[in-house]
Amino acid sequence: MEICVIKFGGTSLKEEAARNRAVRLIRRLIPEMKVIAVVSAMGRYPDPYATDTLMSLAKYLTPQQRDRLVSAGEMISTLVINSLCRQNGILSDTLSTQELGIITNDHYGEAEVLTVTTGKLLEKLDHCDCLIVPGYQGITLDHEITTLGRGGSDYTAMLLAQALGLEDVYILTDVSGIYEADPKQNPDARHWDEIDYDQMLKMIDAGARVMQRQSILFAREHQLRVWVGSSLQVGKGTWIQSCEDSER
Ligand SMILES: Nc1ncnc2c1ncn2[C@@H]1O[C@H](COP(=O)(O)OP(=O)(O)O)[C@@H](O)[C@H]1O
Ligand SMILES: N[C@@H](CC(=O)OP(=O)(O)O)C(=O)O
Repeated sequence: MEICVIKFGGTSLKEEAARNRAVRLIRRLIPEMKVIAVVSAMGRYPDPYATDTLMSLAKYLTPQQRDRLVSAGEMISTLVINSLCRQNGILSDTLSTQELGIITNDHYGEAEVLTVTTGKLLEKLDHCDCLIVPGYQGITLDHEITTLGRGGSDYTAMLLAQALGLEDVYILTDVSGIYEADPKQNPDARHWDEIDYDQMLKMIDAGARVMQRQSILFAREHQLRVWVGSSLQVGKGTWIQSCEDSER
């Protein structure tokens, strides 16, 4: 059966209504495919389990301890969404950070990925329809939790999609894709139906924090097509892909 990787950003999981919408979306996909849902920490500061909230709770930690603390936001999200899926009759399961298969070096806060293995993921996916996994994190060869840089759940989604041999990955956020400027600040900003990886990188360098830079570099290297759209309002989105794909 077809597998798809969908990432839900923190903004898409902030309120209960948003989390319910995410679960309804998963339920609609399930007859057609197995879903791997990569989740970010719920909401933004000062929401209780958001990444910046967790960071603000304890400032005198070693980098290793800080990664252990902030990675918990994604783990809480994973379990909350799993519970909501089960409540809605979806056969779902979760992966822990250790089961995720993302092995990194020990550059805490901005770890570099060494390898991705999908053995445990595929084993669990075999027994469920939707696997909920924590974004933004991996483990070192010594089993210490690391994080992949801010916005790193985008990267998690791409790493898993690539390791599974998929061509596309879906990033769900709170806006309907990529615009020439932040649509929340500029309501008249032009929407892109598609955009080249290099154009996206230029926008990120100019301050557009909609996608993590490292994830776009990875997508470009592996020619992964990235769809960005809203989980709050189904409809238009943006394909981030190579120029050749755009011309097809
Ligand atoms: N050029 C742009 N196009 C679309 N969104 C943008 C752009 N620049 C900034 N943004 C902002 O990026 C936000 C989504 O990114 P982010 O806050 O990281 O969401 P998520 O929690 O889903 O990862 C949008 O709410 C939007 O305000
Ligand atoms: N929660 C992490 C990772 C992430 O990707 O978050 P989001 O998908 O909400 O941007 C962060 O805030 O950096």
